[in-house]
Amino acid sequence: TGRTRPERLLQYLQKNGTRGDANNVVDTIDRFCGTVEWAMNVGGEKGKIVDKVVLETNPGTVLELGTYCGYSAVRMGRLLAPGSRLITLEMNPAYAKVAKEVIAFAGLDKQVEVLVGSTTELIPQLKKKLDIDTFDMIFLDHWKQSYLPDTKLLEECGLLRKGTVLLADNVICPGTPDYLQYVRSSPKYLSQHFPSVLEYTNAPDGLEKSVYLG
Ligand SMILES: O=C(NCc1cccc(CNc2ccc3[nH]ncc3c2)c1)c1cc(-c2ccc(F)cc2)cc(O)c1O
Ligand SMILES: [Mg+2]
Repeated sequence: TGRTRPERLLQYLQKNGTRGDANNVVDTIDRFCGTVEWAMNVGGEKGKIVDKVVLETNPGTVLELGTYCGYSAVRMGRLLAPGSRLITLEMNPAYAKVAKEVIAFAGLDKQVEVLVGSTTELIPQLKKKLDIDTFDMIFLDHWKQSYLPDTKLLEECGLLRKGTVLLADNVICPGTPDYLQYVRSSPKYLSQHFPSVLEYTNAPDGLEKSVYLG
């Protein structure tokens, strides 16, 4: 009876998943998307690269742009040290509602906070709203044409520090050409490409990791 794909994904999780087990939540969502219906989660292949970057960075504060159903928030949140925080921005209220339930199901509602609104509206408010000065890591996964303007907004709002890691999904498919050109040519970033595949398919995609040099 789930009218939307996110609702069907949540129902599948509630029926087939193990409450409080974040690893099981990741695997259960991947099984839904691999066997029932495709959804735009970062997925298992690119997800392994996200895991590696999170474990190497060991971030105390993470900002995610684009929550969708909360898959990547759970994937990253499950690897954070106690006391670390992940803030995720979602402008679609229906997505945010499902994501909050997925995150709570995984038992991560203390570490992960979903804010409903657009990046342009919320990013300038983050310092005031949260007692966070800068972020250790940013995960970009929202509208692809917003990656570049929002990266510049994050710079302007002083939310990046020397060493902040930006990790961007879908830089090949659907593609973020202007963002790639910027982070690869700007002296303010050190970029590295991780080739992979589009979630639940064998189409080429990739992640771009860019360290802010200040
Ligand atoms: O487009 C994508 N994701 C972004 C997105 C898309 C729709 C709605 C939202 C609503 N959320 C939202 C929006 C704007 C916002 N501003 N501030 C917060 C905020 C939040 C977000 C995407 C597409 C594909 C894909 C599709 C089809 C295909 F064939 C190949 C690949 C694969 C992905 O992994 C993707 O990530
Ligand atoms: Mg994506």
